[in-house]
Amino acid sequence: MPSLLSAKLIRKSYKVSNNPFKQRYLEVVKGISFSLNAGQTLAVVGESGSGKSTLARILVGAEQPDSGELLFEGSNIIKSSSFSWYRNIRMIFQNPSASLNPRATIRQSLEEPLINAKAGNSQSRKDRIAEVLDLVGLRPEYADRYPHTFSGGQRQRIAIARALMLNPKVIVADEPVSALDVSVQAQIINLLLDLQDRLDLAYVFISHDLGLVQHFSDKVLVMHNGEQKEYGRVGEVFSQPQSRYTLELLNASASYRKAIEK
Ligand SMILES: Nc1ncnc2c1ncn2[C@@H]1O[C@H](COP(=O)(O)OP(=O)(O)OP(=O)(O)O)[C@@H](O)[C@H]1O
Repeated sequence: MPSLLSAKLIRKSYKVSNNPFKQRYLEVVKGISFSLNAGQTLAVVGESGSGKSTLARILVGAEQPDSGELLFEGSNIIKSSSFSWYRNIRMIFQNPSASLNPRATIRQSLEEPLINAKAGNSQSRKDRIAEVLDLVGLRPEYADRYPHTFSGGQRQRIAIARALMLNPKVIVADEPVSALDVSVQAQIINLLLDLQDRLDLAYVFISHDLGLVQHFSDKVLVMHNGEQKEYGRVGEVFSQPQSRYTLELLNASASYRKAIEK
């Protein structure tokens, strides 16, 4: 049986000079490959600028890779650019305040993916909004409020609800708790774990926090300057890193932890 989602040698460059006589490209994703099954979490780690967010945007179809394959349930979704991509692989971002339209009610924000997908009628959409708000631990009557009336943690719950509206199989989460108060981070992580359990969701989880990654993930992919430095089961990579870069990252994280614990 094919994996739920697999990436094969994904590459992406950006043009960094507009001079027609001297075009320059910067390759920011250099041949990334992984596979992910339902209910699993793949963490993508690496320092700032290593290409993690670019990879995330490619996974949800917001960017076209220059080459490589992205297989969802065995078929190459980059070629077919199919609707099942939009429906099945959804994204949540670091900053829920930026990802929710401040002028739209929660109902409007949650209904939008259903309308785009031409899913259901007005009553079934209303029911789905109430169901998903309940799933993320919010009251259905919140639907008629605006984002600014919620706390950061509640806004991230709403962003998660929006990602869940079409009942996706994969959620790509780009640093989903790093903009939140520390006290709220654990609540959102627990919500993500609970949703994974209940809905058999697969996550691609981008994070700087290696402690969290160790706790939260099955597999880990280490990126550095766009390259895939290491990929494997999280326990193996963390206990026996094969690349020097991973070892440095782990050491830096351990000394950082010690410093903040003092
Ligand atoms: N649209 C773009 N045009 C040109 N360069 C880009 C573009 N998007 C990203 N880059 C460059 O690609 C590189 C990788 O960026 P990316 O945001 O994917 O890294 P990252 O690992 O997610 O970093 P961070 O953790 O800081 O978000 C960076 O050098 C960035 O400046």
